[in-house]
This record gives sequence, C-alpha cells and structure tokens, in this order.
Amino acid sequence: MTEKPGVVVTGASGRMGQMLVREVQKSDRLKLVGAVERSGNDWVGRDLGLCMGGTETGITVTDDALEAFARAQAVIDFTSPAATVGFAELAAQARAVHVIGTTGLSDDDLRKIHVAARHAVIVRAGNMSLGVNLLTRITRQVAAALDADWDIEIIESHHNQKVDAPSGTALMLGEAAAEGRGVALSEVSDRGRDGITGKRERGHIGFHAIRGGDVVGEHEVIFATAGERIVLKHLASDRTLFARGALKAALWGQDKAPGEYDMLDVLGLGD
Ligand SMILES: NC(=O)c1ccc[n+]([C@@H]2O[C@H](COP(=O)([O-])OP(=O)(O)OC[C@H]3O[C@@H](n4cnc5c(N)ncnc54)[C@H](O)[C@@H]3O)[C@@H](O)[C@H]2O)c1
Ligand SMILES: O=C(O)C1=N[C@H](C(=O)O)CCC1
Repeated sequence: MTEKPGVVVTGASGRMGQMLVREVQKSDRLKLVGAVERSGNDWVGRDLGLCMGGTETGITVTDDALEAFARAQAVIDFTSPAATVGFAELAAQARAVHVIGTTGLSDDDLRKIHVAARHAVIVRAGNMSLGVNLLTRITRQVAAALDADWDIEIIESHHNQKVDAPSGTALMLGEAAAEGRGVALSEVSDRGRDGITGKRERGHIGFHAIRGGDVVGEHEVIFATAGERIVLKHLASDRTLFARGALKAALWGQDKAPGEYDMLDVLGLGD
C-alpha cells in the first residue's frame, strides 16, 4: 500500500484549524504530520492532542512552518491574509500542495500567491462547500439569463468573530454574477450603502454584511425587478463541510501540475 499523503494544518488552534485537525485524524486517506501556530500562541511547544483536550498525539505544535512543511505533502491553511501569503512561499519551497481557505486577501496578496503557484499546486476558495460552489454556477446562469432591469444584491451573515467583509463566499457569488452579466465586478460593486447614497445604479451589484452570534455562514443572492424577485440562498450550519472540502482538495492536488486551482476544479464543476 502507498503511504498516505502527510498534512500540516496551520492555525491549528483556530475555529477552522481544530475542525481540520479532527477531520484529518479521522481520515483513512490522509495522515496528520504537523500543526503550526503563530509565535506567541499558547499552543506552541505543546502536544496538539493535549491542547485540544484529548490524548497525546506525538505532534508538537510549532511556529516553524518551513520545518513542518518539509515533512508534508499538503498544507491546509485557514489563517489570516498575512500568514497565508508567507505560507504560500514556504509550501512552494517544500513542494507541498497548499490548500487556502483564508479570506480577506488583497489584490497584492493574490499576486504573491499567483507567483508561488509557479512552483506548487495551490487550491484556493473562499468557500470549500459543494453547495456554495454549485450556487456560484447557478448564480452565473441566472445572471446571464436576466438583463440589468434585474438588480442583484448579495447578503451574507456570519458570527461576531469574523474579521473580513464582504465574506469570501459573497465575493465568489458576486464574481459569478458579474461573469454571467459579462462585466467586471470591480466596475459595478457597491459595498454597504450608508447616508444619502443617491438612487441605486442600474447594473450594480450590492453587498451587505450581517455579523452576530455564532452564525456559521449564510448567503443570499437576490435578483429583483418590478413586481418579482428571485432569491437564491445557501445556509451552512456546520463547519465540518468546509473542512471536508479542504481535505478533498488536498488529495485532489497530489497529482496535479503546479498552478492555481479552485474548488470548481476539485469538484468537477469547472467550465
Ligand atoms: N474557505 C472556506 O470554506 C472557509 C470556511 C471558514 C473560514 N474561512 C476563513 O478561514 C480563516 C480562519 O477562520 P477561523 O474562523 O478559523 O479564524 P480563527 O481566528 O478562529 O483562526 C485563525 C487561526 O490562525 C492563526 N494564525 C494567525 N496568524 C498565524 C501565523 N502567522 N501562523 C500560524 N497561525 C496563525 C491564529 O492564531 C488562529 O488560531 C478566515 O479567513 C475565514 O474567513 C474560510
Ligand atoms: O467563518 C468564516 O469566517 C467563514 N468564512 C468564509 C467566507 O468568508 O465566506 C466561508 C464561510 C465561513
């Protein structure tokens, strides 16, 4: 039997990090070989299993990402934009598949990730769930079928600890709607109206963010015209769906050529 690909989880103590650790430990196709946290985090230098309130795993949480990545075939990374940009370079040096779930990346961050993908497989998506990725396809199709008499608005809701807005998922849905309309999202995006904004611009795509409690993630794409509305909606109630998508991406990437990929590639929903 061939060896299972080894996985390092970055941001191991985070909401998604802990979920990812559990899912890799449960997997019969991947093996957990490392856990990375930022310098100064309480978990660094301690056994991962004990930190998570369970039994010893023999994996010591480290802040030395390159040393950990060198032992891995995949890095699963749901952290912060600054951390992810650094990890992209290190994962490329280690020739490990880099699965990026981090959102809130700037254009400059994306350029750096693009450079790293010359030497490594990078799979990045603002949402790793099958349902949301399918919804991007449906959104594109509906937007292509309707003209600009239909106003497009995207509403997203998340827990009160989320630090970026609009969510990565809302931006994926916005990109899909813009693509269906044949326009660039950057030209038509309206984010969070406030004050005397003037009337809604025809053809624009609006974004609105709700933050509260422990909402895992909810997204609505509204197509509104005189007398009728179409509302497409996705509700996530459990973070394991994002983690499972990330594991699928880590396995899928093992035999791919260096380059940038997304979950549509992984799920076979691409063009
Ligand atoms: N793509 C998806 O499907 C999806 C799903 C859920 C969350 N996310 C995104 O994942 C990211 C993390 O979300 P979360 O809710 O787990 O946040 P979180 O704050 O709970 O966890 C982030 C973790 O990253 C760690 N971290 C930060 N900088 C680091 C560094 N330099 N080195 C190592 N670790 C570092 C933090 O210490 C923390 O433990 C966010 O950008 C979120 O939007 C994406
Ligand atoms: O909890 C988060 O943070 C989430 N982030 C992603 C996003 O920005 O869309 C996916 C949903 C959960």
